[in-house]
Amino acid sequence: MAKKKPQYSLVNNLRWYFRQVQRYFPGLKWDILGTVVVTALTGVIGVIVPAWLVGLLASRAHFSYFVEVALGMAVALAAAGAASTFLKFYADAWGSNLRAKLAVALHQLTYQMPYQQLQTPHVQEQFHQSFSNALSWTLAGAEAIFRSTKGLLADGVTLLIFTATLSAFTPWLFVLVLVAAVIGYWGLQSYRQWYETNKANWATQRRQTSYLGRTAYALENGKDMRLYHIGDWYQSHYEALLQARMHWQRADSTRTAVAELIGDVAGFVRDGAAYTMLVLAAAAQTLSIAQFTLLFGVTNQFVALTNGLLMDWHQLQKASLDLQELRAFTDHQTPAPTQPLAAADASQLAKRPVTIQFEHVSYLYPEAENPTLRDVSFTLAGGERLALVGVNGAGKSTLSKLMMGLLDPTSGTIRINGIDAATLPPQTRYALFAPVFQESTLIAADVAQNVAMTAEPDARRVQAALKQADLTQTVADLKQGVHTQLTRNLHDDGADLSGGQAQKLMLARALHKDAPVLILDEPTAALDAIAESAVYQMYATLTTGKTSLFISHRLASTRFCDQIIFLADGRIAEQGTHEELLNAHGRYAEMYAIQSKYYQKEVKQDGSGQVVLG
Ligand SMILES: Nc1ncnc2c1ncn2[C@@H]1O[C@H](COP(=O)(O)OP(=O)(O)OP(=O)(O)O)[C@@H](O)[C@H]1O
Repeated sequence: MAKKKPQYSLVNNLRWYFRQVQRYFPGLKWDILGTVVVTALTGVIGVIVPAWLVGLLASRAHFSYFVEVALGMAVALAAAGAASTFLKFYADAWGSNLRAKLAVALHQLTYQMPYQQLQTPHVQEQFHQSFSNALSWTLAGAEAIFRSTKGLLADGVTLLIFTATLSAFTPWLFVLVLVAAVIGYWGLQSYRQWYETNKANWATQRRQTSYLGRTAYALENGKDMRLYHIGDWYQSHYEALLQARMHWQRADSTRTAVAELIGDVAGFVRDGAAYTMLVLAAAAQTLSIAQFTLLFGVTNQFVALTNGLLMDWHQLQKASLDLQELRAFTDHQTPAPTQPLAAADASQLAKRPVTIQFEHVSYLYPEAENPTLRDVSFTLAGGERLALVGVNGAGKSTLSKLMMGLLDPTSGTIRINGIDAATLPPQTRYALFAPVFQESTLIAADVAQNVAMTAEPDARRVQAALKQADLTQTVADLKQGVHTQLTRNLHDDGADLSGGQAQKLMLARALHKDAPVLILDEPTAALDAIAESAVYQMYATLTTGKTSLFISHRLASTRFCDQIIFLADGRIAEQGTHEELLNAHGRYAEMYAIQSKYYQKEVKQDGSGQVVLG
């Protein structure tokens, strides 16, 4: 496969990373500087002082002076060691915390970017790869870049000091070490090229394994594990993935080993030649014993530092590769702030009840082949209750998301009180709607906070919303009433709600928001028949003074609405009141007849006492 050119160069990634350091932990750069100084000092002391001591011994210096130098070296090395440990702990902790901060920033970005953009499959894949390659563990890009930069600078500065010594005394040794380093670098570079073309597989496997691992051990799947043998399904997928992962791991290890082996062979030749030459020079007395000791130490350090430098450089380049997706994801444009509304538009928008118009609206999901909605036009007049019905997948939820501004029409216009909704700032638009979605999203907070979605709820308003959603008694029965924590994710004694209770709580949340447009997307799907009937009866009261959209599969419930739209294949197939649609004898009437047949069957008992349908 052709080598893909990285989008962000190493220098660009380093500049970006150190901007993040400056933003979150500016102290980290002093830590890096300290590490560089301490590493260089340790290296220099460790090489120069032994040579000095050997020189003192050879010149028969005074014993007490010899001891002073030796003690001084021991103390200096111990102090440098302690400083190095101290700096390392701080730096590593900061490096990890910075990675965590970047992960939080990544998640915040997902809230800020348009919902529609987040629905795009390639953006979702980029998000997963950003997390997997750059943020998921200590050696992922966003932490590896810091560790390798620190190592590279520390080894680099020390190496410069030794280069001066080595090239002055024995240039041939210097050249030898450099040639070996170039060969080692070539080996590692060939590994990196392979890694770059294959790393996407790695991230995909990691995401899939993590999904299977998480769900296979999720306690809430216990029922399906037992009754549908879902455990076998997990097991077989998990094992297949582990096999694939082992295959990749083996390929990765083999490539790494070959790359390192090339460097090792070059190193072996280098060491053999260097030490032989040094010993021969000492034997021929071209070098004094102190010079021999110094050069021996410098060569050792030089070799170790060159190897370290090479490895750090390799890790740095790899970290830079691992940052590509994160950089690309964070560079997604968050929408430019929209202009504040003109005074005339603001007062128009403030009118109640709110009127909504769809004008020839079509919608094609990003990367989908066919439009989900086609040329949809209707008016939801202020204070009106509109029911949206149709078979599964007809586009009902999509239409409601377009209305709220979560999705933008591919073509056509949505007007709110006559104003083109595309010109409204997102927060202004979201404030107009209080939705109850199909799925409940309880947060790990107390009941009142779940209703008000704020840290300090107004008790009176919370109670009013709970009462309207018929939850007063259920909440009163909880151990600490409205202060009972929900879910056990953060609180060990958190309460669990049933599906229906959770759905009622979502209704209370929407009512508490008190927005001018109420959107109920199958709000009764999880409710029992009595609760469902209560919601229908309450519906008239709940929506008084508001405009509302009601999505339901129970056609009996749509009778309470002023207008019904029957969606089929993304188009408005039928539109009118309940009676008008029944009289039209179309698909709505057909669906209604099928549903009502089951409700209206007469229940009788036969002679044997068995219950039979009439
Ligand atoms: N994020 C998405 N990307 C691509 N297609 C999508 C996406 N979300 C929904 N769709 C498709 O759009 C179509 C309409 O989905 P939608 O959820 O609006 O239907 P619905 O009428 O609300 O269905 P239901 O009655 O089952 O809730 C479906 O074919 C669905 O697969």
